[in-house]
Amino acid sequence: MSEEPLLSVRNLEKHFPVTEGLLRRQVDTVRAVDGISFDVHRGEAFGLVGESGCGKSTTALSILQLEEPSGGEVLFEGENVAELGKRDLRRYRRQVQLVLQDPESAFNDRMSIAETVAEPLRVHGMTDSERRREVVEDALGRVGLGEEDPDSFPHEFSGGEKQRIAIARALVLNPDLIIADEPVSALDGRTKSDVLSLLKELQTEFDLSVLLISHDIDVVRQFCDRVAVMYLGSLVESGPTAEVVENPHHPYTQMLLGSVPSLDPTESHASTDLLTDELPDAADLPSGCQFHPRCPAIIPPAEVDLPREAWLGVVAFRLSLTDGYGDIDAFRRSLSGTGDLDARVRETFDIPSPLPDADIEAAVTATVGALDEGDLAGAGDRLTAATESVCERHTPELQETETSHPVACHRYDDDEPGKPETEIQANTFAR
Ligand SMILES: Nc1ncnc2c1ncn2[C@@H]1O[C@H](COP(=O)(O)OP(=O)(O)OP(=O)(O)O)[C@@H](O)[C@H]1O
Repeated sequence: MSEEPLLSVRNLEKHFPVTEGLLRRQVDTVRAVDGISFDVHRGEAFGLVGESGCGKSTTALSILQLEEPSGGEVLFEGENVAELGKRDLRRYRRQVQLVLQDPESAFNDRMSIAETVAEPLRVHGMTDSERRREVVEDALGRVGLGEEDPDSFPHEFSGGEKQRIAIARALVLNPDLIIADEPVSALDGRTKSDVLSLLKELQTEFDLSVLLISHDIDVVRQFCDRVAVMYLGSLVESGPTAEVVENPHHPYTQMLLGSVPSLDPTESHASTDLLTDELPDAADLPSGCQFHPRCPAIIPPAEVDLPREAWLGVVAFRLSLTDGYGDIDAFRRSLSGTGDLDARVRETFDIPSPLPDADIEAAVTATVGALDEGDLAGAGDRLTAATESVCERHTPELQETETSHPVACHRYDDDEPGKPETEIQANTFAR
């Protein structure tokens, strides 16, 4: 691996305005990419993984300058791509090719596959049609379609074959970097692994770098040397893929791994014991660690003395008050069980009665009292005062620890005052 990265993404930001009304007044901002940094080296396969909506595609488009970044820099071979003149930008767009999940978006039904694959050559100035044909036939052969008639049309091909055609099209310009955005997520089982193996072969043969974007950590695990895990516009963990996958630190990474179905059908699927499955609104991101409203490892204040399950029950109760319901009736309707309000709250959120920590017990009782009086906001505030976590107050930085790859989680923050005395199990999810 060479010293200078081929691609260097530095504090990249892309924010979209949310507008309203005829005058398109800006009412909010979606921080789709919110200050991420990573390098891709020559010949390396680098993975960007995260749930749908976390900003992966916007990152790809911003790298290619197809979206104008709101902040930060993209350096390619050491050059800031935002400062490239027209001609250098064309060269850059030859060197970096995009392969998308849906290859058909790049195809025109009226163009044969030879024309489809040749198009970038034509656009980039190869005027000799015979030469173009040679390059196209060579590229189709390399992606395993050498036997096919180059004059047939894309609709005559299967999904996997179309993705091969898209890869051939990306290859003809002899790129240094391929950005593959969900290249196999529309494909099933066998075809998926065939296309991944093909990409791997081509990567090795041409010493290509690949930035592979996927929601599926298993795809990244198979393909990438290094990985960065993205959540709501930020990176939460990064490192060599084997290390991150074997020893995931961030509860979000653990969740992604937990959601990979086991290859052994006799093993039960891992549970992902999240506080909630809901992804927050991208225009209204949580404070502190953005994963905290879902995180089963959320850190209690040092003075809270509760067993883990009871602590999580209290947190889930509070978050449901502050984030979940517009009015008290909606909150009441959401509760399960029978009996008075206190009993229903405790049953719904699995909060023992009484809690072993007298202060938290008093806070829960007072909160239920406020709810009984119809004061939803006051109830939320009361419980927040007693249970607010460091994870809500401070945004953790992505930083290397003495013993591990970089992770943005307060549980790995040595001088964090809110860090509990007892070590919380690093791997929260069963795998
Ligand atoms: N042009 C746009 N205007 C406003 N918001 C946008 C725009 N493009 C993306 N977003 C928002 O930015 C966030 C990140 O979207 P993005 O498509 O980058 O995520 P992703 O991780 O690639 O997900 P997916 O795989 O579903 O595309 C989402 O909340 C999305 O709604």
